[in-house]
Amino acid sequence: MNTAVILAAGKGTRMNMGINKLYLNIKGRPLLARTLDVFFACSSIHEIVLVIGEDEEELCREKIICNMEHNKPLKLVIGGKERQDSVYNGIKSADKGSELILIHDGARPFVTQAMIEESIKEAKLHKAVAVGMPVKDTIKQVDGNGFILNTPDRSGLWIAQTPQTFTLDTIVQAYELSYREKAAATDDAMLVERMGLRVRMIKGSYDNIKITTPEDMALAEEILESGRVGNV
Ligand SMILES: Nc1ccn([C@@H]2O[C@H](COP(=O)(O)OP(=O)(O)OP(=O)(O)O)[C@@H](O)[C@H]2O)c(=O)n1
Ligand SMILES: C[C@](O)(CO)[C@H](O)COP(=O)(O)O
Repeated sequence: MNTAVILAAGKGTRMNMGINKLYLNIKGRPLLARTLDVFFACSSIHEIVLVIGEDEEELCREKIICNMEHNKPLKLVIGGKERQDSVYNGIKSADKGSELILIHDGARPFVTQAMIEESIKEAKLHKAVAVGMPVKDTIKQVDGNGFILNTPDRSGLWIAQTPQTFTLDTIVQAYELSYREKAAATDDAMLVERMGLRVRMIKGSYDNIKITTPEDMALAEEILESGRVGNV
């Protein structure tokens, strides 16, 4: 069985709306509901662990869960201070019989079933898979004084997205090690890479954006209106 850990316990600070951005509507439907729609529709996902904010259970049940058909087990878990803590809380709650754990930002509503299925297929082969896209811009590393330190060769650079998918034992080991060694990470693949394991990268989509700042809400509406994604 495969478990999806969906992250929804952030504060949405950069959205600057004073609320958790996942409960904002995009064309009349909450961002988080749109993300969950895709995982509920995917027959290769057998369990969903939804990681929510400490004081947001009532909001989540009223605004999201009560308005959704859920055709598979759904567990609500309280997140932590950092994204990493929320992921770990979610992983610990996953069914111990899970073969794969798919970790996905609730703030990425334009994930597709195809990305999920491809991630599962590749994770069965490689134990660790991240979704992403080749960068389109030149990337600069800049020092603390605002001067360019270096320009990495663009040909090998990708932006990491989610889902990021791992065998249960791989991601549990990675997280337990990260806490023992107090290793910080902005994504989950980093923690597996630091164990010296190879992580497969597969293509997601340039539409698989993380809704982070106000500009992203307008972009999300455009993506929905385009019909490219967003209809599960
Ligand atoms: N402690 C945290 C922090 C983040 N997230 C989730 O991880 C995803 C990616 O995080 P991000 O886009 O940074 O969301 P926020 O942390 O809410 O945004 P900000 O950094 O602007 O506060 C989001 O779905 C967010 O809800 C989480 O579950 N727990
Ligand atoms: C996991 C991630 O979405 C990959 O790009 C990103 O690192 C999350 O960063 P955030 O600051 O927690 O949004």
